[in-house]
Amino acid sequence: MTSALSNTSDTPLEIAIIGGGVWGQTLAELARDRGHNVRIWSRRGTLPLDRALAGAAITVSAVSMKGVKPVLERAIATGLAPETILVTVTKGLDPSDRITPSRLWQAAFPEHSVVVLAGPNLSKEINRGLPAATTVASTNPQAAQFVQQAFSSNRFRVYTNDDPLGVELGGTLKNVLAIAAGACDGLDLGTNAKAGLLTRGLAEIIRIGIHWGAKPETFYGLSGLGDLLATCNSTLSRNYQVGYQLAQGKPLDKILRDLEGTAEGVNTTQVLVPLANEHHIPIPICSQVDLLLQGKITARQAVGALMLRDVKPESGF
Ligand SMILES: NC(=O)C1=CN([C@@H]2O[C@H](COP(=O)(O)OP(=O)(O)OC[C@H]3O[C@@H](n4cnc5c(N)ncnc54)[C@H](OP(=O)(O)O)[C@@H]3O)[C@@H](O)[C@H]2O)C=CC1
Ligand SMILES: O=C(CO)COP(=O)(O)O
Repeated sequence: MTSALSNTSDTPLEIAIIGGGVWGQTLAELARDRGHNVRIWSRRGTLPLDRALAGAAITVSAVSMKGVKPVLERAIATGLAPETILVTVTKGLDPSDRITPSRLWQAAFPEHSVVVLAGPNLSKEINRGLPAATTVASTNPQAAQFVQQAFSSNRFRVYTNDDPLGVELGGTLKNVLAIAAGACDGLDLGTNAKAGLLTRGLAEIIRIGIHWGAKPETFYGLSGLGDLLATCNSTLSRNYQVGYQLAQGKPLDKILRDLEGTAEGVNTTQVLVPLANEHHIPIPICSQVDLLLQGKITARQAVGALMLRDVKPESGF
């Protein structure tokens, strides 16, 4: 394994961040706070990719889902530092391969360790210096521990986990429910409705996760329940904002035009729902979000459809 793994937590590291969006910038600030040397590559910037990637102990991909394949192709052409650990923080599903970003990175760089970083991490709160916790997950425990050491600080508490798929799916799928939660609040349906929605929504996430081979218990951790609570209860969440505005009758294209940054839940829903249908995995809440995003129903009609489904036992996924 890499010699970089022997670094102690106090040794400054070279860290490359691909993507200069709000999350990439925030992670850069957290890393600089820990004394590391950080280089951010953005397609809009002047730093060439080869200079950003050269000699990096950690390379973080912080682009939105639509940027993953383009930057991955550039990274293949440029070549990664042989010892770098790849960290992916994108919360999305690839529309054509219908897999998570870590799988795309691992397929492109089979010799490198890939770590998924996800948790309840609204960047605007972290930028204000407020404390947050997150999870780093990998099939290589040493790589996860190395990233944990590199990013842990008094404002960012980092846990390790050995279920990267579960961690990545938790962070990705909660965005669909954040749209539903925003719609719930946009209709002013109250606390009981929101609690019911999120609890049954978590059951849908776990159902999908189990089908894909993730560990069910991962979804009760920071990247699952934790991120669900943060995103579905915060007006800072872009996905929540999409749902809230849809419930108020604003058209999706106008919402997305006016939105500051990316709402990954829109693409994730479009990829997830047909996939779940093909595999006969029932995800009624996500399916209603899909119809809402397509403009086929109103938020109020979605509520009616969910409330009047056939009654069933609560237990089991
Ligand atoms: N913001 C947050 O609080 C958190 C976000 N995330 C996840 O991190 C990811 C990034 O989020 P965030 O930074 O907020 O999003 P932003 O919309 O702020 O930034 C998106 C980033 O992706 C880049 N990008 C998009 N398309 C391409 C492309 N074709 N080629 C190269 N780069 C591209 C953008 O580059 P450019 O600047 O040049 O347009 C930009 O750097 C998302 O998957 C999000 O779900 C995870 C945790 C927290
Ligand atoms: O994933 C996030 C917080 O953990 C950010 O949520 P949004 O993308 O909905 O803003």
